[in-house]
Amino acid sequence: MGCTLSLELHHIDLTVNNQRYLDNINLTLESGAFNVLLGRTLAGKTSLLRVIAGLDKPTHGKIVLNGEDITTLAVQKRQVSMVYQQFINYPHMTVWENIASPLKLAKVSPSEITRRVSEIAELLHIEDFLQRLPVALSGGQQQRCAMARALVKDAQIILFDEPLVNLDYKLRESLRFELKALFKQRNSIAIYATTEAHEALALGGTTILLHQGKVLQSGGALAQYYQPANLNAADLYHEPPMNRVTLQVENGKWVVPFHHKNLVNVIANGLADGPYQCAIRPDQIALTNKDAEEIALAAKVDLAEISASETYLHVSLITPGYADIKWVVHLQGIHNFHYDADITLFLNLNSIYVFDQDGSSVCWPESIHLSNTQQAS
Ligand SMILES: Nc1ncnc2c1ncn2[C@@H]1O[C@H](COP(=O)(O)OP(=O)(O)OP(=O)(O)O)[C@@H](O)[C@H]1O
Repeated sequence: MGCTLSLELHHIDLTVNNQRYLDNINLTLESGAFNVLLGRTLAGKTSLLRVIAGLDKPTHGKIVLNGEDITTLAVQKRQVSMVYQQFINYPHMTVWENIASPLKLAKVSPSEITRRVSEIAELLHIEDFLQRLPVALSGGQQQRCAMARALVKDAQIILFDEPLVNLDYKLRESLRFELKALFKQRNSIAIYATTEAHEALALGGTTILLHQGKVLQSGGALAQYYQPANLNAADLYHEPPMNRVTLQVENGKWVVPFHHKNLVNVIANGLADGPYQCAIRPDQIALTNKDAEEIALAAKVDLAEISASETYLHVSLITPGYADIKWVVHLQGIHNFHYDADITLFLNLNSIYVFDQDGSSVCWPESIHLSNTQQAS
């Protein structure tokens, strides 16, 4: 493998009709691992990929590839390939011709084309279908063909725009695994856009969290999951979102309705007086008391939503002062509850995340210890 490639984005803005779609994006990405762009729909993922590809010009900012400013370089002159969520292949060409087409355009010699098409087809397990038309392939094979065409060029930057979204679960898993392995051996900068946190967690590498055209956080996915920089970053990793409650610190102590606990030594230690947004993951709430340190909250059931072997319990808190706050509890296994049933929620104070009123993280649960390699950035 050659030397590491680097792509730098400096202060990238994209504004169309006075609407800002990308807002001061600053990033440095390198070859050798997957870079994942994680954001909800309309976060600006495709817009950012298009700017990197040269399909759209940024309104402001600079793009530097291996030290060279490519901001105004035409798309045809960029060393970039893109894979879209729709399986885009030329329907009248065989799989072989589809994969070979970018090499023919680049005037690569016929013997080299044969070698490279065979090599990439083998890597993506489509070597037995090379003489078929795309229509005679399954969805997974069609997407492999589109990927092979993007990879065969050996471009320095390869952009994936939610490439597995139209495939079934099993296929997505195996293709994701293959892509990850493939990029360990290639000297290209891969950027993979997705709305799904579990893809970021599975792909590893650097994850860039995008929200309303802004980068919220960039670093390891696991670190972001445990140590989100803010509430929006935390929400990207949680579906349903974290449960929230606003609590007040007065004279260094939490003012809470949880009658039997003084929380000061657990999470209010050192916090300035004022209101905080506290959040707890839906899977960190139990219906049975496991530990004497847990606090109990009275609630009523609004809905028990059963999904495969899990239950999402939608509840309303009925603790005085916090009545009508809606939470979701994620339980393993199938649990049946009647509407309006009285239940008690148990939560461990060590599982609570604290954010300020603007949503920036103030402190993460004390129970979280990350290794040095997974520190959040
Ligand atoms: N050149 C442009 N002209 C008009 N609107 C644009 C342009 N570029 C981006 N947008 C707008 O930017 C917003 C962000 O869209 P974008 O497709 O980048 O989001 P996304 O994160 O990729 O979403 P999805 O996951 O749904 O694909 C959209 O409202 C889109 O219409």
